[in-house]
Amino acid sequence: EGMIEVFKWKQMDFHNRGDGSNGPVVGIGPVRKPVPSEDLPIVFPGRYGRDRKKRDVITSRDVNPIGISARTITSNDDTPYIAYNNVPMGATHFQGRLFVTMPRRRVGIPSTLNFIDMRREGKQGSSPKLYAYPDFETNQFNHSSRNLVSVYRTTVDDCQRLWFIDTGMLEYPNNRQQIRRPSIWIVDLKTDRVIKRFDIPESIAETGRGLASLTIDIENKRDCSAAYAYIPDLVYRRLYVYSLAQNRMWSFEHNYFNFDPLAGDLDIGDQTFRWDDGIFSITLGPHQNDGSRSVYFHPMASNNEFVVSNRVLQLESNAARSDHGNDFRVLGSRGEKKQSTMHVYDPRTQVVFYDEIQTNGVGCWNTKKPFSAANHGTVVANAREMIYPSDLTIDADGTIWVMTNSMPIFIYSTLETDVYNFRIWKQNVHEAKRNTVCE
Ligand SMILES: O=C1C=C2C[C@@H](C(=O)O)NC2=CC1=O
Repeated sequence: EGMIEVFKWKQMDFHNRGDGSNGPVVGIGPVRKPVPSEDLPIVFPGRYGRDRKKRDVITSRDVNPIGISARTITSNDDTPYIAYNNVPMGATHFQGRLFVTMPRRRVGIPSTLNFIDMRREGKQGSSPKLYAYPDFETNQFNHSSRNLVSVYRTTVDDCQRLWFIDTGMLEYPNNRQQIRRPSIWIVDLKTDRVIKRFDIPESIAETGRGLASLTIDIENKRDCSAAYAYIPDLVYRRLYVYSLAQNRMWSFEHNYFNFDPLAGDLDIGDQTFRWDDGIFSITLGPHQNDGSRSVYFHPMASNNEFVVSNRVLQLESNAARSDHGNDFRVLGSRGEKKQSTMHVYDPRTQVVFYDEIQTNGVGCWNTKKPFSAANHGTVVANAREMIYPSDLTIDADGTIWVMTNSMPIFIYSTLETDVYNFRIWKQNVHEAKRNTVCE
């Protein structure tokens, strides 16, 4: 039971800060230059920027929260590395590389997609520096319209591909700039080559701000082209489906994607605030006899869990329905103060593991038992060291990885730079459920 602390940082640092301050980049040999596929559209910055007339979605977080010190928003945009501004968000492990994302919510972030080389810098309890992925240049949004702008979370599919969404947005406080179309990227982890990039049409998502995660559904590993990506949009409260085979995307709307107004009051890291984040995380159950899978989902500002069949999502014509009948179902409430960012179903234990942001820990539900508050267990709760679990992923070996990043303190107060603000935890799925109701 419990989780094992793997890394901890007071502030994040990079092998290449982009300012030459840390000398020549001691790389692990040149990561192969990604060859973008030919159908990459050229996107001209500014075309989707301020000149668009659409009313922006105004939420509680648009007003600069009281007390935010101006020091974190420097005027000179071209400072490549400002340690304080680097707040990590996502953690995904694959064969000795731990991918860590750094969404660009402030200036001074050298690279938004990174990894830790576990073989060379995996010493437990250390604070390893990050390598840019797939390389430093691809992370320089101001060098080319083909480069990465801002990535929140990543996921690895059954075909050893890394998927993620570039929001295309510089999310600076009170100065959000959509400088590129948001786009879905696929990188082949055997070659580190970008094998696909799909620009999300404006007809689907006006901006990329709410595209903080995605989940990949593959019918069977023998046909890696038959993949669907399910993408929750926490701002516009929609569920997008991208079919790789058809290279098309469609959008579902449903009341269950909305946040619960009675569950928006949060108290995390001594900060009390109100969020209105809608549908946030999607995870897939096992293939059932008819080949279909349950798609579990929840809004972040909510205690409830919902489910829909992947067959419903995979049929584009369903997206246009004004009424979805009983296709989307409510499973119930996990209990009070059980708001969750990311969750993942583990096929080995048939347990769903949740990041829980008010209990500062990880919860669980054994899907073989009825969905009820009583059947939701606690793997760990640690208000001192696990403030704001922002990501939870499970790798091919059945190891759970959790990132905790103190995000509410960064947003509503000021991080202390002499304490450990960011940590990555791990635990084997069987160990994690031991001595809990999820056993
Ligand atoms: O974990 C996340 C939390 C939030 C809050 C909201 C914001 O902009 O403050 N957007 C988020 C995205 C996340 O990934």
